[in-house]
Amino acid sequence: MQLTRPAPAPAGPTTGQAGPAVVVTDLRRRHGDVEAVRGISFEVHPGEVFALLGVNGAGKTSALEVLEGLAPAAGGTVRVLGADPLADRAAVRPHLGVLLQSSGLPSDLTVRETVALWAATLTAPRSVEEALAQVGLTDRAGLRVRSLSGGERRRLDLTLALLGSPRVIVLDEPTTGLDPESRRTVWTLVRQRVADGAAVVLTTHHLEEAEELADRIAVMRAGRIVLSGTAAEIAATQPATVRFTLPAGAPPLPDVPGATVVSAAPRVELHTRALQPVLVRLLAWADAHGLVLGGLQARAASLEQAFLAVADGADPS
Ligand SMILES: Nc1ncnc2c1ncn2[C@@H]1O[C@H](COP(=O)(O)OP(=O)(O)OP(=O)(O)O)[C@@H](O)[C@H]1O
Repeated sequence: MQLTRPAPAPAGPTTGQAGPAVVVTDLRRRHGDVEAVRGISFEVHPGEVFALLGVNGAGKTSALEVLEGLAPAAGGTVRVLGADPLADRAAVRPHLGVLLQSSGLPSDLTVRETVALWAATLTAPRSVEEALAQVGLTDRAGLRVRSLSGGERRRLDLTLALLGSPRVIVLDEPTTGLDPESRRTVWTLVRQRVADGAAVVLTTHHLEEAEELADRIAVMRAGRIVLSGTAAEIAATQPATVRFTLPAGAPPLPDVPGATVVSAAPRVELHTRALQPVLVRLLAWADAHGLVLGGLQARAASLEQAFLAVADGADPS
């Protein structure tokens, strides 16, 4: 059998859609003495959304800034479309849409002027009017940026990030401060870009946003990724919960293999990683004794439970 070496990575952004659009390998980032990112790795493919979750200070923005070409890595490598976003910034920039956590837009320009000015810097911008309509800012187009509400400003930021139809989109807390309707507008816009083949990396503190948008999720804690997978895979790291109330005079609960009793009769709570066999055993026992398990609930763990179990606390190492 003949072994072949993989082809060397191209120096500039690759044009094809094969392979990952973003490759982060053992990335480290420092702010002086603070080691904000301590060796994280992940890949994002075209047509995929990857969400970085973590409590305040976990290192999400510090990692994204390296992807955005705004800061050097202290170790490891980041490749966006096969190129280094800092060293090859001029080549990567036209294909990269960035939404920073807080933007610094000139407040004296109108919304339309701002979008038009930004469009003038792009190789193939979308139409200004169409872009404003998509985020519901058409009737605000003549207002100065400083007059916009926080949510309107965020939607303007997103318009600018998506204006050049970028192949890689980095969104740092895209919907913070948005009302539920505006949040859904943002989700729709992101999904459209993903359907067109864009790769998206985002951070969010809204777990339902990660569940709605992300194909894969990584939870960061103290600069490291401590959990990753689909929302369902991450949720499945925690046990399911079974709750019910036993009627007065019921016999003692039987031993249920695979279940831990967290709260005893009469208001019983069990935790289990084998929900179906535990339910079968419980219901058979209740049936045999002619018992009704009052208010019976069986619930798989949520992404939020898994997040809360791992996200907080000090450096896990
Ligand atoms: N310019 C800086 N100088 C010194 N320390 C910094 C700087 N920027 C960030 N840090 C520190 O690096 C760590 C990671 O911060 P970072 O902003 O990346 O976290 P985050 O996960 O994005 O948090 P948040 O959810 O609050 O945005 C924190 O301890 C923070 O205080």
